[in-house]
Amino acid sequence: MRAHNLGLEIAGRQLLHDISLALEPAEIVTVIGPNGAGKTTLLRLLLGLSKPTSGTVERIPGLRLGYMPQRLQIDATMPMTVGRFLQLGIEGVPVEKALARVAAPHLASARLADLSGGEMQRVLLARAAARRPQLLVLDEPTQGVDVGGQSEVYQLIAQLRDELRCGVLLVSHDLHLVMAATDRVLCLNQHICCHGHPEQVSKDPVYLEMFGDKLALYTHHHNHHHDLSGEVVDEHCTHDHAHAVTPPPSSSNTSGSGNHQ
Ligand SMILES: Nc1ncnc2c1ncn2[C@@H]1O[C@H](COP(=O)(O)OP(=O)(O)OP(=O)(O)O)[C@@H](O)[C@H]1O
Repeated sequence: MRAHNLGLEIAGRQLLHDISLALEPAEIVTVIGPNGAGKTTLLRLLLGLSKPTSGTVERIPGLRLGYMPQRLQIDATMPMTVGRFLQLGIEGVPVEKALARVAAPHLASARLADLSGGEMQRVLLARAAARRPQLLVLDEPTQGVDVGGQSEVYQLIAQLRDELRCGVLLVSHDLHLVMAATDRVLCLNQHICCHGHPEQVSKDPVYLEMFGDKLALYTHHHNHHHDLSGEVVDEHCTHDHAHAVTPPPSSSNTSGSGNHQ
């Protein structure tokens, strides 16, 4: 999947602009960014659930997608079981196999409304993986999972990628947690601020500024900054957004200071 100069403006507000990226097969790419940065909005554009006001998304025709939304509202009175939920709208899903994949075989007959946060995330992941997608899109897959369980979820995602040989695009708030299980990181704040291998991004001044690593002393070479709502406020923002096309994982996609978008 590729995106070329995607932009989205709603009611006069530019939610996203100049997003160009390429997702390679069997690659895990993490989108990271503060609240309101446009992460979910970007996933929705890439999935074709909403239309950009500028730019284009290129998808392989017939691409099988698995999507795990950020949250699912469950009515506590709803009597549906996990097994039934996994089969909703997907013909012939082998429930046991789908749950074994996420190390939760015991949940088949549990009531959906009774699941803990961590169990629910596993079930949503099982459902997203059930169609054997070529691209798995996960919006904050560890939401509601305690810190101890979060790295387990990321390990599971890496195992799913290995089993299904699918690409994975996921949204996360915490780079340190996803570090071991991601090939590439895109740091988003309405546009792609920096990108690269997780170790590189974690040292990037833009990333450090965005995530408030107050202990890190650095010289800020960035040529723009964001206001409280995330808007770029420096009119002299001269960087070339066309370079936001992220190269394939094999090439050196360093995003050190001065190279961010
Ligand atoms: N349909 C819409 N109409 C108007 N504004 C919208 C719409 N969808 C999203 N927004 C706004 O766009 C901004 C980005 O929202 P989005 O949900 O993509 O952020 P996010 O990075 O996923 O945030 P979070 O980390 O809090 O989940 C928010 O300020 C949101 O209010």
